Amino acid sequence: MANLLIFGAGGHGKVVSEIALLSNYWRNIAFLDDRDDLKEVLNISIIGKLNDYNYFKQNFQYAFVAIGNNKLRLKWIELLSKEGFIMVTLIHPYSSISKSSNIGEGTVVMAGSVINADTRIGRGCIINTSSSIDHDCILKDGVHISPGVNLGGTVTIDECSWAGIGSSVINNIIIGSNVVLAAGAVVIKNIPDNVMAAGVPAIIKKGSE
Ligand SMILES: CC(=O)SCCNC(=O)CCNC(=O)[C@H](O)C(C)(C)COP(=O)(O)OP(=O)(O)OC[C@H]1O[C@@H](n2cnc3c(N)ncnc32)[C@H](O)[C@@H]1OP(=O)(O)O
Repeated sequence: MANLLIFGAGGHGKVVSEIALLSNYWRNIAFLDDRDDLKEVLNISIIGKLNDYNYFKQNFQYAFVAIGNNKLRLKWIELLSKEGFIMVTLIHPYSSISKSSNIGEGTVVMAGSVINADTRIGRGCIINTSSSIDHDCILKDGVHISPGVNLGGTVTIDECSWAGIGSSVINNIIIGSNVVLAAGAVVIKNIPDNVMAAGVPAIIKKGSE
């Protein structure tokens, strides 16, 4: 048994901690968070600020970054890996994950999610509640798939993009990096980097092609 340090005790951190607890693997779980007004969340202690990680290295070999902002999450994962923490992958037991798929370190897969054959998911991704990622998809590092998102087969999503709640992407689509898909968007054409797309069918609302 080992100890797990979770970086970030907000709403996302809460859900992450409950997934970690379900595995019965961890002897001790604690949070680091920058809020001053909180001492514990769901009976799990907040033992310091994010930048205090050095004090806890000896007791906590394993870490998970539960920060919602995609770029910030990846930055912390990179830093903590360099500092010698082992970044864990957390999988909810009520998710369905193909044996032929691959999931990167520092990624969480939440309850009710389905990941199908030959899909590749990078580091530090969030596969949120009840989302489905079909066969042969590629999700690069730092992607967030919000609750209720459905991706068809062979969809590629580049680094740090965020698919908003309930959005859908038809098969064989390529979505660039740092893209925001608004809640409920239905994507039927490729989307370039650095834009926000919304609507049914989705059109670019911010940024340009
Ligand atoms: C467990 C969890 O909670 S995980 C988190 C789940 N949360 C989400 O998924 C939230 C998703 N967020 C959204 O959809 C938001 O509307 C955002 C992020 C897209 C808003 O982005 P912003 O850049 O702030 O866009 P802004 O609000 O300025 O709107 C820009 C335009 O897009 C439109 N727009 C924004 N969101 C949507 C939407 N979901 N559907 C259709 N149009 C939309 C606006 O009406 C506006 O249109 P207009 O220019 O024609 O007036």
